[in-house]
Amino acid sequence: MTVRTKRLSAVTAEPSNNSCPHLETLIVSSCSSSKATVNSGSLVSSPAVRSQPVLNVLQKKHNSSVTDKRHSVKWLDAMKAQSPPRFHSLHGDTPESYDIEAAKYAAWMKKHPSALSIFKEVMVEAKAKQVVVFLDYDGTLSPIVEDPDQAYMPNDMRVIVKEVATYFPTAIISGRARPKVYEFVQLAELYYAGSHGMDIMGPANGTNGFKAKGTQMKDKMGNDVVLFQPASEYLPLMDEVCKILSESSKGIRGARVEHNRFCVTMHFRCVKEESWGPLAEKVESVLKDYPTLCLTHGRKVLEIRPAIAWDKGKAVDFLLSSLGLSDCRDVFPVYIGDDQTDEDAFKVLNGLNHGCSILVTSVPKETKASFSLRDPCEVMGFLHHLVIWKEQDLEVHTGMGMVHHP
Ligand SMILES: O=P(O)(O)OC[C@H]1O[C@H](O[C@H]2O[C@H](CO)[C@@H](O)[C@H](O)[C@H]2O)[C@H](O)[C@@H](O)[C@@H]1O
Repeated sequence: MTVRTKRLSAVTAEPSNNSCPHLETLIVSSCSSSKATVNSGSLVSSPAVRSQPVLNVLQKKHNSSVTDKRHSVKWLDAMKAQSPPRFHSLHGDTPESYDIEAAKYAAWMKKHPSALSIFKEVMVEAKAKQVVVFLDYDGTLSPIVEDPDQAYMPNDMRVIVKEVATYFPTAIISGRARPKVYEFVQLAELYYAGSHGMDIMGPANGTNGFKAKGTQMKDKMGNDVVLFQPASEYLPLMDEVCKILSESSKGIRGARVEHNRFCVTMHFRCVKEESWGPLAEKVESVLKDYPTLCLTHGRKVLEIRPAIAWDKGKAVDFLLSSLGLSDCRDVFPVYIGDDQTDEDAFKVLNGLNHGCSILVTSVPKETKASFSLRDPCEVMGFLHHLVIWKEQDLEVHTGMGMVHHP
């Protein structure tokens, strides 16, 4: 089994699935600033990005209701596409329908084999390379639940992630606000990229010997850390949008707004499907007054975020570079995620010579990931295998060293 090696441009901005249809010009001009930031590869805010007049640009109004309607329909489609029916309910609950869905999943698995069942083949490429582990949070380390505040990570997952971090530089890359992810994970030895990579913090001196470049500071607990926030100027704007969105969605039962610091998330998991369209329209109508922001989508969420060319893929690139690990011949990044926003990271991994991109899903999905895992339970299994693999590797090397080089 060979790990996918397809070359893609990791740094130059390719249009993402999560595009902002009415903001192309702004995105293109933001791209060059972000590109410079990525190349600098250090955990300090880029003056190029900071100097963008993001808050003062023309607040563009849209007069065309036809365009607005088309956008809302587009987002309604996205909402439906991101919410595949449960496995058993696709064609009813009969044994035949179950067989049909099982066959579809089996066919999909041929293209995206289980990273757990072919672990050894996957890791052949990692031999003698520095493995770096990137983990999404919701749906990857914690099961999806209705209440976002209750998305706890099981303790045995925490134990295994901690072990992983003792052997490999490890980062959590989440759409959540960074402090919130930290509250759930509670491991100081990891790097955390919150708000889809727009808020990166990590230990100044990694436990496994890696040091992220950048300006050091102290976190709330007094630890030495490094920080990178490419969209820091957007904070007041995000606060404003969060308030407006909370107000405008009050009439839609089940809708819930979460302030994720550099993004604002509109949850519709508890909204009846007939209200998804009106909700998408409300989000769109708030967004149209903020031309420096854009809309993306995830698992039963719509998200408003700064329209800068920065995403989870850029965060991966940035962290690798900042840790001095961007020479892809010696590095084997592993990225595990379950959501649409993780596709940007899969794309970056596919652009490297070696790497392992894994989508967590129990239903067939269009993805750029090479491999799959069914659920957080399997993620835990995979991480466990990774630890054992490293321990065996260390053991073999010590043993062989003694035999062949006395
Ligand atoms: O990048 P992630 O760490 O996967 O964060 C993406 C979003 O995750 C959370 O929402 C998702 O999980 C919730 C709890 O299980 C679930 O209720 C929701 O439907 C999922 O989309 C988080 O609450 C969002 O803010 C993140 O953007």
